[in-house]
Amino acid sequence: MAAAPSSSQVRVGVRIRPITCKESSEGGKQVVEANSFDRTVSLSKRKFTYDSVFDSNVSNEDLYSSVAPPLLDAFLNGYNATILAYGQTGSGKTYTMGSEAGSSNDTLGLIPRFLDAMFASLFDQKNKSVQSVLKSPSKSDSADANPQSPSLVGFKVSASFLEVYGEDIFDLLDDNDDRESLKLREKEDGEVFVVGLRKTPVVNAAAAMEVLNTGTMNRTTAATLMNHTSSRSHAVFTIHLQQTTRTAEGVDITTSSNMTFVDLAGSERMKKTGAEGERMKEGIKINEGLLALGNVINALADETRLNSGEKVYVPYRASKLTRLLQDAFGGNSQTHFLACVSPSDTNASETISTL
Ligand SMILES: Nc1ncnc2c1ncn2[C@@H]1O[C@H](COP(=O)(O)OP(=O)(O)OP(=O)(O)O)[C@@H](O)[C@H]1O
Repeated sequence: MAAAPSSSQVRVGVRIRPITCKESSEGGKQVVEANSFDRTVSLSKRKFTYDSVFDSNVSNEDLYSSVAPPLLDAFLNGYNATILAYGQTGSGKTYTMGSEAGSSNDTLGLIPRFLDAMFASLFDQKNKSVQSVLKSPSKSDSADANPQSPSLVGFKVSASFLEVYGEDIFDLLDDNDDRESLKLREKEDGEVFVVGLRKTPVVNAAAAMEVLNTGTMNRTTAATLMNHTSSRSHAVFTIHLQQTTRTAEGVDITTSSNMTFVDLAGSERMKKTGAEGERMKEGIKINEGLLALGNVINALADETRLNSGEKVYVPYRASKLTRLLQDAFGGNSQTHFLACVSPSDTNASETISTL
């Protein structure tokens, strides 16, 4: 039985998008009420409380400022961080995460904003350490210039992008039409990895976004070939960072951390979609994966709430998705789980189930 370290932090938030033209034209009325002060969301007679609540007026920029800084900090300090977007099709997951083609500056989502801030911080740190070496070329002088903080002497960034469809894992950076399902393996130290997954080196935010866009296109093409829509799979985009810092004593230390963005499969209930045959089997697999993920998030959130160092059993082994995310959630990691919902009464039953 694996018990998660007590220091992981999980926050759960909800974002309510504006009502769409389609919902209005179908006579949809706004029935979901958000209160960002007491962090509650109400629908009919039910009220739910979260760590963060974002109503339909909250811009992507404001959402980023609220959600991302602690995760970026943790990531740059060598810890893993994860943002997951969950919700029914059309609830705003892509809009929130940010791989929507042609986004304007205002509507840029979490991923491009995160990449910009991350590279800006890394280049800034690197410049500062170069400047301090130029000012005081001898090692002892350089240490004297900044005796406390280690300086960043180098970093490498790469990106990987995969999808989990049922119990299969596919590399979205593999252009072949007949992609093979990849295997999950565990190293001796317990680290879980995907055998053969490509990691593309990226030198700036634009290059990382190019990787995201290539993978998103491959995901759509593969979904069409397999006769389903891309929202039936979970997409996992990971930024891998390796940093070498030099201590005041001149010792180099290398740390690795991963920032993972997960766009989860649509949470549609099969009764509503009228799924049958293959679609029904596919829906059952998706629901099993989401249920397993829900149990893991609940266990980690309990642990965060208990905050007593008490070990809570986290059922990672219940699905491929949760096994895959085990390292992202473990250690001193930071996770923000963001549920996206429609405000309209025409989607009320899906929204209740998401909430
Ligand atoms: N907060 C928001 N503000 C303005 N428009 C939004 C917002 N959230 C979503 N939208 C719009 O709603 C539509 C559906 O959003 P989106 O494509 O992000 O949903 P999704 O959950 O990713 O759907 P799918 O699971 O099918 O990919 C899009 O046209 C998007 O631009």
